[in-house]
Amino acid sequence: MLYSEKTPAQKRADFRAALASGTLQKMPGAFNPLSARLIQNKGFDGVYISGAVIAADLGLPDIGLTTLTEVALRARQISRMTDLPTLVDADTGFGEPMNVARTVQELEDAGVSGLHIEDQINPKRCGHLDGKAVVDTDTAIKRINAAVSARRDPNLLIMARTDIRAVEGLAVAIDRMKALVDAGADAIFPEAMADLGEFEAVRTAIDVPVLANMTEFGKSELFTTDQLAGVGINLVIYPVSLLRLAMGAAERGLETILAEGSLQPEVKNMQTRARLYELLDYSAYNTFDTSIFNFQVPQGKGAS
Ligand SMILES: C[C@](O)(C(=O)O)[C@H](CC(=O)O)C(=O)O
Ligand SMILES: [Mg+2]
Repeated sequence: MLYSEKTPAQKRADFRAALASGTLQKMPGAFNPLSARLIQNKGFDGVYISGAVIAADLGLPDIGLTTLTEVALRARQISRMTDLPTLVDADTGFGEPMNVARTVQELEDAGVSGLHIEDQINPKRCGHLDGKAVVDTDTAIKRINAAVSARRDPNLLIMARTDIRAVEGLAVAIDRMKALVDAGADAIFPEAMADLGEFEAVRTAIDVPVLANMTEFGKSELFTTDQLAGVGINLVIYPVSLLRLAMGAAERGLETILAEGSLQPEVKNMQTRARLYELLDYSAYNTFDTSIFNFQVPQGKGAS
């Protein structure tokens, strides 16, 4: 109840061990702290905190408008509600290398287990859209150097993301990934890979853990966890998926009110009050005050 039972340091050590285990780590994106609890409850390995989701949640497109303060707040709110490791999207690090250093310390203080810094120019855009541009290798390296030397907990995972594949092709992308690993990156996020063979080529060329981004409506096909594990990928994220699912359901619900005059036909698709309370660990709050949890699962109509 209340917050995670594990300290950020424990979760970072867990994350390191999990990435070294050789088992594919499945990390869906939480669109809020409650959905992080659902991800944990369902038995996933970790929680991803997506920049695209934080922006969308604020009603903004993912074009570098969100601030470090907003991202750090959301990262803290989500990380403290789960015992699972969290990986947060730090975009380009919010500026020059010195800004990257401050970003790392803010996110470390927010309790995340890892973060990724990408090599797009500022302002960045979604990695699966056309027309993006990347910085030169020297600037990309400076960002990673700054990130690595800024962390105080050596277990905080610094992941380098490169968006260069969509701009200059796979061979150049692999060269850049090697340079980023040499600069101290603990893991690599190769953005917008065209097919499974490209993931495999990256896996073969790179010595650190590799992430696969299974975002829908993007440039990569949605490979199964078996396919990704089969080519040695260490970590898969479903960054915006839960938000898309929830918003799809919300849209259908709103349309049902307009069409039917009631949400009754949709109640069967809703998370029940009992299930919500279970996720909130509502009954455990009685440890403080035995009068707090007086909820009984309603019989019959069920929706009260
Ligand atoms: C992973 C990502 O950086 C994110 O912010 O979640 C996005 C996801 C998306 O826009 O689909 C990205 O791939 O750039
Ligand atoms: Mg992003």
